[in-house]
Amino acid sequence: MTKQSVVVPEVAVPMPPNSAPLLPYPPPRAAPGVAVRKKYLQAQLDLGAGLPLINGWVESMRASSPTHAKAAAALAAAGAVDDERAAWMVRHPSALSKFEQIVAASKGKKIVMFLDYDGTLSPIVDDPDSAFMSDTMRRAVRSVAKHFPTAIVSGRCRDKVFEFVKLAELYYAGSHGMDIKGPAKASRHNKAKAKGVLFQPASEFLPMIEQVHDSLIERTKCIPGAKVENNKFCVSVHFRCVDEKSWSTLADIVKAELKDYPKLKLTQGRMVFEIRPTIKWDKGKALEFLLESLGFADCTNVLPVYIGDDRTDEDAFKVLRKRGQGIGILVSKYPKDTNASYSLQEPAEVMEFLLRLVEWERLSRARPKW
Ligand SMILES: O=P(O)(O)OC[C@H]1O[C@H](O[C@H]2O[C@H](CO)[C@@H](O)[C@H](O)[C@H]2O)[C@H](O)[C@@H](O)[C@@H]1O
Repeated sequence: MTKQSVVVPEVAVPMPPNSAPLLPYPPPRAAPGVAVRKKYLQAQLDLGAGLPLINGWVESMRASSPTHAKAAAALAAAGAVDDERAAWMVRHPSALSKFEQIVAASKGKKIVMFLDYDGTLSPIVDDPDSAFMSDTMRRAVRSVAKHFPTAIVSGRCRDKVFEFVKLAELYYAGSHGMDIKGPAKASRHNKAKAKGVLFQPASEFLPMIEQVHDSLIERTKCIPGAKVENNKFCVSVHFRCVDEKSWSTLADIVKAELKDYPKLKLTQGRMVFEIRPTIKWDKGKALEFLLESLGFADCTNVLPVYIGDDRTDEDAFKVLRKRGQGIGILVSKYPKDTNASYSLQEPAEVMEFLLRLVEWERLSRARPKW
């Protein structure tokens, strides 16, 4: 495979050793700084920072005592965050400002679009059951799917994400890619082979996941605000609405539950613990599987574009880097180590990017080919 189709911004992006967020550690402490520290902690957890932070940072926040000097340090750290962000934007420029560069890379290639759901197509909200997508976003995704094969790749249960998106012409990969299904409705991209696709590499884990889900519902009842979500091949335990004093207790409950299940592993997303089978399957593998199903297995004339906001999306960004092919776009307002090349700040920018892509494709079709 040629490496020519890899798309990176003009400035080389170093491969990060891991996906730890970049906000300063430890967070600033103290009086006026308490709000700042709280914001950092929230941002870190929202970015899906690792489990040790839950135990370490919560304790350090509690231990902080207000002093004048510490408040000054907090404000200085806030300035450092701005510098950090500017430097990060150079390495991961906005996909909107580099739009021409991105579409130039697609010359002679078929764009295949991969979209994460929460935090990418819908804004993050407190109640996971109310993470609705706007009608305007739905129209944008529908238009994109008219021009390019399009897949939704989500940590959610496939049926649930379909209920939100409601577009039958798309591919859906639910449960972090462990539940893949082709479009229910024909479109000009659906080859018969791809349309019939259904792949569930973790089916043997279904009973185990059910058990863990039921047990965690019981065990977390004592923690107000905790929410356990059954995502079919994985379980999410949300702590967004849990008082921070109880975060460690909740983490301990989840870890204790997993002691009985060595074939399950624990990862962390945006204010959520994710329990998943230990199989080597993730959003990156799902992306490769879908490209293959679409007939682009070893092709150089394809340009996968993946847009996502969460740590689990990093698996897909990594695959694009490894293939030397495609465009990874991270949705984030904060600097964060990522394998994506470009960034967008929030779902509203994702929509703008999708609409621009549709318009560009429409115009390039209309353009005479001499
Ligand atoms: O892969 P995704 O589509 O991004 O799904 C990842 C998780 O998204 C949902 O949780 C997140 O969004 C919620 C609604 O905005 C928010 O309340 C929560 O704090 C976020 O973590 C979903 O509920 C999870 O099951 C998914 O695993």
